[in-house]
Amino acid sequence: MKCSRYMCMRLSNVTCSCRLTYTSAGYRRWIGVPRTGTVCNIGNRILSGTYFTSHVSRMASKVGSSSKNDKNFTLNAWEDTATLYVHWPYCSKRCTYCNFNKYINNNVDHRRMERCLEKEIQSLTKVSGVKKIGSIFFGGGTPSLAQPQTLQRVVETAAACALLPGDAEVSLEANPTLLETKKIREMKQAGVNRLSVGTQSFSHKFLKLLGREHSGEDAVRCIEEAKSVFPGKTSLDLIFGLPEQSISEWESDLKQAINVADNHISLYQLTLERGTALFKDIMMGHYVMPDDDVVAEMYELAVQVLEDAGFERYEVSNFARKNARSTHNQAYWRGDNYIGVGPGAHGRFLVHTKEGRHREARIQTLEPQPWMTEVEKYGDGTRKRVIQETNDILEEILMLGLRTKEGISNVHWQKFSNSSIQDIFACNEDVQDFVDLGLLRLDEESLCATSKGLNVIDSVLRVLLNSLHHNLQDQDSKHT
Ligand SMILES: C[S@@+](CC[C@H](N)C(=O)[O-])C[C@H]1O[C@@H](n2cnc3c(N)ncnc32)[C@H](O)[C@@H]1O
Ligand SMILES: C[S@@+](CC[C@H](N)C(=O)[O-])C[C@H]1O[C@@H](n2cnc3c(N)ncnc32)[C@H](O)[C@@H]1O
Ligand code: SF4
Repeated sequence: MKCSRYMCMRLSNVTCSCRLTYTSAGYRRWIGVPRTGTVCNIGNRILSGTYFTSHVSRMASKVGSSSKNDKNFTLNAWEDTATLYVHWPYCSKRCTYCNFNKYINNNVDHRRMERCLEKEIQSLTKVSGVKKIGSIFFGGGTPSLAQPQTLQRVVETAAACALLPGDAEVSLEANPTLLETKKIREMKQAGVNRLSVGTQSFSHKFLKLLGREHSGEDAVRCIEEAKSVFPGKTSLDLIFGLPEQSISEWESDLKQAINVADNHISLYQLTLERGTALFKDIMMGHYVMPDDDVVAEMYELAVQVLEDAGFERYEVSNFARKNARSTHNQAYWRGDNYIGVGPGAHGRFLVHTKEGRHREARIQTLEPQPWMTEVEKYGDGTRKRVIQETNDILEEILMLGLRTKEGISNVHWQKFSNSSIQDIFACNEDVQDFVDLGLLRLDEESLCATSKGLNVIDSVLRVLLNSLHHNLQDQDSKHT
C-alpha cells in the first residue's frame, strides 16, 4: 500500500536520449517529448511547429481551446484554473527516512527566496494563462520554517496574478516542534487557513527511530494549538509499517491520534528510500521491517478504527469527517492543473503556443541556489518540461483517480478522451475479473474501487495501467 504522496511523475520514464536546447523564445532548456520516436526527429518537428499542430489540435479539441483572448472565457473553465503548490526546500534536520527534496541550511536567505517565489509565480501564471487559483499548498521540506512575511508575500502575489477566491484553501505543513507551534497564529495572519501537522507517531521509540525533532507531547501541543487557530481545518500525518512496529503499537498511535485529531488524518505507509539513513540501517540488519501481511493488517485496522470514529476514507491515504477533505490534494487526484513553484516543485498545466495550448508536466530545478539564480535570470527555474500526450494524462487520471472513494467519472474521463470509460474498460478481462472479485465497480457513470478494492489498489492499478496503456496504443495505431 504505497501512499499517494508521490505524484506519479511521467517525466521519469520519458526516454529522451538527448537534451535539446532551444533558442526560440520560451524554450530555454531541455524539453522532453513522450516515449515514442526518437527525440531528434520529434524535436525538429517541435521546432518547426508541425508537431504541435497535430498534437495541440487533438489536445485543444479535448481540453478546450480557450486562448487568452477567448471571448467565452469563463472563470471556472478547467483549462484556466489551477491550484498553486509552493515548495519550501529547507529543514532544520534530516529525518532518517525521508527523501523528499529538502536541504539543511540554518542560514537561509529568506528575502531572496521570497523574491524568487514571487517572481516564479508571476512567470508561471503568465505562461500558463491561468486566471483562477483554486487553492495554495505550502509543502516541503518544512514550510513552517519559512517566515510569515514570506507566506504572506506568496499569497498576495497569487492574488495579484489570478483570481484567488476569498475562501480558497491555503494549506501549510508544519513540523510540531515548539518553535513552529509558536508561529501558528502568525501563519494565520499571513493567510494560511489549513494546517497539516507532521506528527508521524506519538511514541518516543518511533520518533527517535525516524529522527524527528519533536516528542509525542510536542505533537499533541501543536495539534491543540492548530485546532484553536484553524478549527475544523487541522490535519495530522501518521506513518505506519515502521521497523519493529507491532500491530498493538500502531493501534496505540491510532487511538492517540483520534483522541487529539480535528477532522482530517493522513496515513502514510513507510516507503524505504534508497540513500536514507534508515535504508542503510535496514540493510545492515540494525532493524527489521514488518512483513507485508502485518502492514496490510495495520492498514485495514486503521480503516476500521478511523471509520468507527466517523472518518470517511476519501482517498487511500486520506480520511476526513465533517467534510474536511483537502481541496488541494483532491485537485491532484482529479488530474486538474497545478502550478508548482520553488525548488523541485512539480507542475501540470496548459501552456499557450501560437497554435493553441498543450499541457506540460514540469519539474523546477531541485537545488535552491541554482533555482534562485535561474529565477533571477530567466523568471522561472524550470528544469524539465514534457509535453503531455493525451494518453499520459489518461494514465495519470487512472493512477490517481482510482485511489479515491469516488473513482473516475465518465464525464471527467471524456474531458480528455473520445472513448468513454465503458468503451475502454467494459470488455477488459482484467477489469471483469476485478469486478467479479468485488474489487471494482464499473457502470455508465464511473469506474471506482470498492472498499475492499481500495485495500489492494496498488495491485489492481498495476494491472489496469498496463491494459490501458496497450488499449490506447492499439487505438493510436488504428488512427495512424
Ligand atoms: C515530506 S514531509 C513535509 C512536511 C514536514 N516536513 C513533515 O515532516 O511533516 C510530508 C509527509 O511526507 C511523509 N513522508 C516523508 N518521507 C516518507 C517516507 N519515506 N515514507 C512515507 N511517508 C513519508 C511524512 O509522513 C510527512 O508527514
Ligand atoms: C505527502 S503530502 C502531505 C499532505 C498532507 N497530509 C495534507 O493533507 O495536507 C505533501 C508533500 O508532498 C510533496 N508534494 C505535494 N505536491 C507537490 C508538488 N506539486 N511538487 C512537489 N512536491 C509535492 C511535498 O513534499 C509535500 O510536503
Ligand atoms: S520528513 Fe519533513 S522534516 Fe523530515 S526531512 Fe523530510 S521534509 Fe524534512
